[in-house]
Amino acid sequence: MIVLLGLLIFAALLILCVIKALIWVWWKPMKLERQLRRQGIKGPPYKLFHGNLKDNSAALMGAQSKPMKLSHSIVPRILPFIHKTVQNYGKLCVFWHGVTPRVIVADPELIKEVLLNKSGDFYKIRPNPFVLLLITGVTTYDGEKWAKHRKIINPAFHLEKLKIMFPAFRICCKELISRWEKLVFDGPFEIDVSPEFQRLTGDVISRTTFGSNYEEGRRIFQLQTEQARLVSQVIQSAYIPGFRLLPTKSNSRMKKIERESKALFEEMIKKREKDLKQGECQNDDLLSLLIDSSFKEVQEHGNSESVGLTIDEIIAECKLFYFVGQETTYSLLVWTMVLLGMHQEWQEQAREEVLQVFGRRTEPDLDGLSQLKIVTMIIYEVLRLYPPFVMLTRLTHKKVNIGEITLPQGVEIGLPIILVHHDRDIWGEDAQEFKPERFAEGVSKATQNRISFFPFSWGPRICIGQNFALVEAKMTLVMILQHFSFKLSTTYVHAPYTVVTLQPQYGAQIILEKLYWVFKALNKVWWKPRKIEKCLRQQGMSGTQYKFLFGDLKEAASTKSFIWLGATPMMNIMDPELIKEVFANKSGNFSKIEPDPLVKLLADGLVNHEGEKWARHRKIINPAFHLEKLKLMVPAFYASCDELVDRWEKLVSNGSFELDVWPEFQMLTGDSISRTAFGSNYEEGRRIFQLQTELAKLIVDFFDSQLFSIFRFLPTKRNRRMTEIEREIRTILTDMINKREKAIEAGEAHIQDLLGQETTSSLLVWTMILLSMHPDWQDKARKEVLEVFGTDKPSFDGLNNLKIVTMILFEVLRLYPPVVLLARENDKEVRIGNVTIPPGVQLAMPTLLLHHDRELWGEDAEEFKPERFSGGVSEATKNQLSFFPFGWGARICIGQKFAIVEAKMALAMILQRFSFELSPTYAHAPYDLVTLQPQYGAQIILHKL
Ligand code: HEM
Repeated sequence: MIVLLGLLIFAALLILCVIKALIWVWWKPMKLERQLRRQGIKGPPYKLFHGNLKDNSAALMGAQSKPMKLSHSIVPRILPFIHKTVQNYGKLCVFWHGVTPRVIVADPELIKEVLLNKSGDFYKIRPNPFVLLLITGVTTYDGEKWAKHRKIINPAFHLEKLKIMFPAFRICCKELISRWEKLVFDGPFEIDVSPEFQRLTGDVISRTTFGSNYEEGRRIFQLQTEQARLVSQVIQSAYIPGFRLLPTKSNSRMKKIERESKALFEEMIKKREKDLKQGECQNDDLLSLLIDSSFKEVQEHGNSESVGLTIDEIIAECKLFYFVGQETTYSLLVWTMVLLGMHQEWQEQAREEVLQVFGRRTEPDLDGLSQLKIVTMIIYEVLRLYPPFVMLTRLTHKKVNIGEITLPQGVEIGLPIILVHHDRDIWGEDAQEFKPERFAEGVSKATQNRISFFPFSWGPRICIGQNFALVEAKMTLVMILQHFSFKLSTTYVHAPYTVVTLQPQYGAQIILEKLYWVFKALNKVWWKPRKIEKCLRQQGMSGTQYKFLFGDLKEAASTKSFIWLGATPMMNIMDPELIKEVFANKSGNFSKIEPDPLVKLLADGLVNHEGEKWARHRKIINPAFHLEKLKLMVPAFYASCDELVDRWEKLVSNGSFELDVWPEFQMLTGDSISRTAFGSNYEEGRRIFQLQTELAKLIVDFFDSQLFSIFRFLPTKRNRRMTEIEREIRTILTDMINKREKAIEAGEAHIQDLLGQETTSSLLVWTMILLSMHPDWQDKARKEVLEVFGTDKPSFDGLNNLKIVTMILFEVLRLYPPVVLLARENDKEVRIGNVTIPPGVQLAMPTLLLHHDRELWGEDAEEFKPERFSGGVSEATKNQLSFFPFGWGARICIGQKFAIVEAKMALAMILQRFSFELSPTYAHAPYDLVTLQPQYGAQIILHKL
């Protein structure tokens, strides 16, 4: 009886189960199918138990069994079954995902309704428990739990937090670049960028999640990577409930990994929580931001456990970041490389833009990245054609209406991103083509405000890491474009397929090549000038139009506010106030212009140094030019001048003599520098000047015959001689300095020699010419000198008392400044007055033009009138910066007093002994060769007094 009863119960249960199973596999699907069909949602008929899964797998296997040609029509390969279904049944259709209907919604209007739904009618489909080991956290929750997690995570992805994480991006990208640079060292190199980007994106997410504890974090993510591999192996086979509990080898390994990573996570999180409570946490990584945000939430809404996140929940979110953060950005980067490898013209355009914004060496910053228009267009077009997630899915949580139709509870919804992104009805006949120009005016214009482009989804559940991913991708791309050019390898096989995200099935083989100097040169002579020109014009400045390579070098001088020195724009600054701004700039924004390497041979040292190096050198040298040191040099000046006037006296022994005073003064100033700089070693110093003079001639000669200074490395006779001279000068100087153990570096002596010599001789020669042209001033000066010194040797104090002579020297310096133009270059964007000047513009302060400006000096600006300076320089200039023969500001000429004392000494001694006038053979032809010089010499007739 009992047995019978048992059998009956068993039979009843069996019948119940069978009925339930029938309802599950037959009655319910058929009912749902009818409901859907009645509303016009059609599709392939339901098949018992498997639905259309077998058809789907067969179509997928067929499509992915062979590679495809190099085209972007990838939908039939990625979603072959759904593609066919939509073709046959329209953009709202259904197929059977096992016993559950999956309604495919490929119409932007309906997609909008699903994604923008705020009442929580659509749930996420719960993934397979194995997948939950990898993809957990916020993306798998719904309803209140989702809202709570999203609220806590959101702040960690705000833009200002991205700024904090930015350095981590940079470090990882730099590592990639230097790895690649080694590979291409010997020439083009083929590389599969797929594992490279996996490593990069993994590194980025490890660093941004764990910050300084990145090494510890790395271990966790290594475990996660292994877990991902095991999970993807298991989910290849059909899912059997309870299978996870079986003690198979891979199941035990997965459990062990889970345990180990949980323990590591817990340890780190507890430490952070402790630090945070003690205010020691830096909050510069995702983990801290998450803990912090959760902590604040608890503080704000009472100490309830249900408000913040538990440790397990924080762990789940971090794991999610790792998985999505890596897989998605990796997919975006890999396809961007493939597509730019295929479409070289866009690669060029992107590089042009990158070089314009950042140049070749500047590391990208967040502001610069946001200026990249072409790169953004390219990234969007890659995301359109190759979206990392090809489909989004949802589940109706209750009966819900979309558009005209009503979907019953328990229906899956598929939003096939890739199908919509490739839809000809939406994107036009060229939908399968790579055309980044579609996005030239942004996403809304390209999509006409429809949801037809949604790689990051849309609505409340839009990707939280969208900005993170875009910044990371842009940064990587920029640095790659700055350093390499690349093309697809012939071994690359086009076979996009999906393993969670869209990936290249057989890798992404790219041939990398180091960017050659051609690009560098092109940037210099084409991209950069064009960009600067645009920027200046936008601010209303007039200027000549840049002409490739030569700029305005072949043209006559122009009155425009900027002109082109070859590929370099030069802005003339004519307003004393603005000049002051440039000179006074203490932040180091303006630097001296790097001279041609050849010119550096002649004049190196302090004038050409920048920043700290300049400050250090200037500090060492300054004391040597102090007034009391100058006093010590006076005997040396006197000795040199004495030699000169002695020589001249011999020449005029017959009463008068004509001579070209230009070489005379060059010799004099060279001589006195040798004496002051080298003291008793002055004969050796002289040798240096002979060598310098020979070198200067060779260099001028070189520039007459060669366009590029790089040719100086060719082994010609002249080039070899230049190198020999340079070496000899250095040897003599080093030797002398070593001997005297002076703290002056070799370069320093070198530059003071040349500049000191050239400028003072320029001042002296023009003074002689002007005093010859204006005998009244010559007489006044002589009178003063004789009053102060009689015929005695001029003393230092006496020289300081010469008022007329000083006025004359200032007026000569005004009309004939030895250095006619001072120039600066800005290495960063700067503002002067109302103008923003982009980096790379040369600013010219044309001393000569300002000194002759009628508006500043009056109608008689061109006349020689030393009386202007009778009340001193500030009175003459009305305290404006309109007189600056020695420069101004921190970098004012260090030898200013030296030059004036020397010139006064020479002039006083000449005036004591001779009167002079211009020879009729003198031809007035001032010209600028480093300093302002008389082109055909300065022929003067000397008369013995
Ligand atoms: C190119 C890169 C990326 C793409 C194309 C992308 C795409 C998406 C998409 C389509 C969704 C919505 C999924 C759905 O609704 O079913 C999503 C969600 C999400 N993404 Fe991304 N993602 C990217 C990068 C990232 C990164 C770098 C992170 C974090 C580091 C991230 C974190 C998340 C999170 C947490 C969610 C869940 C949001 C929620 O459910 O409220 N994503 N992503």
